Amino acid sequence: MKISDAYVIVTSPGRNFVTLKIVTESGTYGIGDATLNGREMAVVAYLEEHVIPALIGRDASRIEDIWHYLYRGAYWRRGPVTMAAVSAVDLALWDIKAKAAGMPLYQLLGGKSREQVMTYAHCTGRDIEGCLAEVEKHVKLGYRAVRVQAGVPGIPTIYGVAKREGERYEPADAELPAEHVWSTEKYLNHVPKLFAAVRERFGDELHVLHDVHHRLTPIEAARLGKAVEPYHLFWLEDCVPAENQESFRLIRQHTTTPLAVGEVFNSIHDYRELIENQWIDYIRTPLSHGGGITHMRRIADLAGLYHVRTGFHGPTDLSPVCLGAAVHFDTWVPNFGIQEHMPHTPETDAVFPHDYRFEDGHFLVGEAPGHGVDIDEAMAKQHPYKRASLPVNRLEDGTLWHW
Ligand SMILES: O=C(O)C(=O)C[C@H](O)[C@H](O)CO
Ligand SMILES: [Mg+2]
Repeated sequence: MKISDAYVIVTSPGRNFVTLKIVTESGTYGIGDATLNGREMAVVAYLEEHVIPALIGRDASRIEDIWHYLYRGAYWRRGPVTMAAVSAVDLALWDIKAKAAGMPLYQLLGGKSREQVMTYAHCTGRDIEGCLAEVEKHVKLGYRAVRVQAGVPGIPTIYGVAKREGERYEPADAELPAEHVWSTEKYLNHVPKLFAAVRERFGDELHVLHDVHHRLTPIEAARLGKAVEPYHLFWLEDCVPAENQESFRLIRQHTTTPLAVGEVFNSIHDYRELIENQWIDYIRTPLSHGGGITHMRRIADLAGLYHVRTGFHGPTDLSPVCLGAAVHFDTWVPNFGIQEHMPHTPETDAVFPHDYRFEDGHFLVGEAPGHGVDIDEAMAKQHPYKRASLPVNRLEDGTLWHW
């Protein structure tokens, strides 16, 4: 199982994706997702200059040793660029191991804990009515859970809401960062009305989620959590920037609204206090940023001890490779909560043939050996990389804020 070749494929079928392919002497290969939205080429350089040369000749079956070689061995631990690269290697190696065993990945992890994986859809509107129309559409498609985001009067652009009604929302929408404006007071005064309208129109059973996208201070997040308790959200996501894990102590003291966090985390150490103090309810880190299967299952196991469940990030800026591996992980992991589902474009799906299926609001895992996702390299070449950046936020007085 010696690694004989490894290379990076950058493609942009509607948006940028970075894929690592690792080939063994026997010809069995595996692929991993190394996409880091808006910072793609930094991961490409990391892989090409520092990781790939050190992989050639290693035994692909020694996943654990290679993980620690790349993590501890780099001396410079953690960080999104390093961990995206480590994750891509890890996902490709698990793909190879499962293919060599002739098993779908979920079998290698320990087998099925469930038959299907509940997902949540993005429902966004320029105003509350527009958002309700999207919820209606997604409920008809079979979704049991929806993330609702609506425009706020007086704020011209807002996270999660497409520029024009009916258009797909892609945050990295300009070559250099677009500048958005943010007003906490306008948002806090408006957003509870959205949940009230959703509950009034759709009743109590639908799971309702919301992403604050890191914009509040702890006391503001506590105010929001309390205000929305009557609408019993499934979760409130990223209500504060989470570098300071202690922030969640304050929020938790004030509200019973469940809290999700971690789409920008990449290590168990980002979570340790949050989980051990039971300040959060869901972990969000995707496999392609959190060190792959090897590290994410350690985080999920720690979380399980404290009744914390998984709710993996699943926007379009993670490739179908990450999503496919996530469907296997979600099918196995005992403390599964929910999986985010933001459908890829048909062009993306064509570049990445896959065997996971979506039916009636759920993902169904495939039975092909490995994680079940491949890349059509010839088609990938037809979509060259285009620089794209995430926006920045400024308060109304011009102060740079969290986006
Ligand atoms: O899907 C979500 O919850 C997000 O917050 C999506 C992020 O804005 C996106 O992945 C940034 O690249
Ligand atoms: Mg989010």
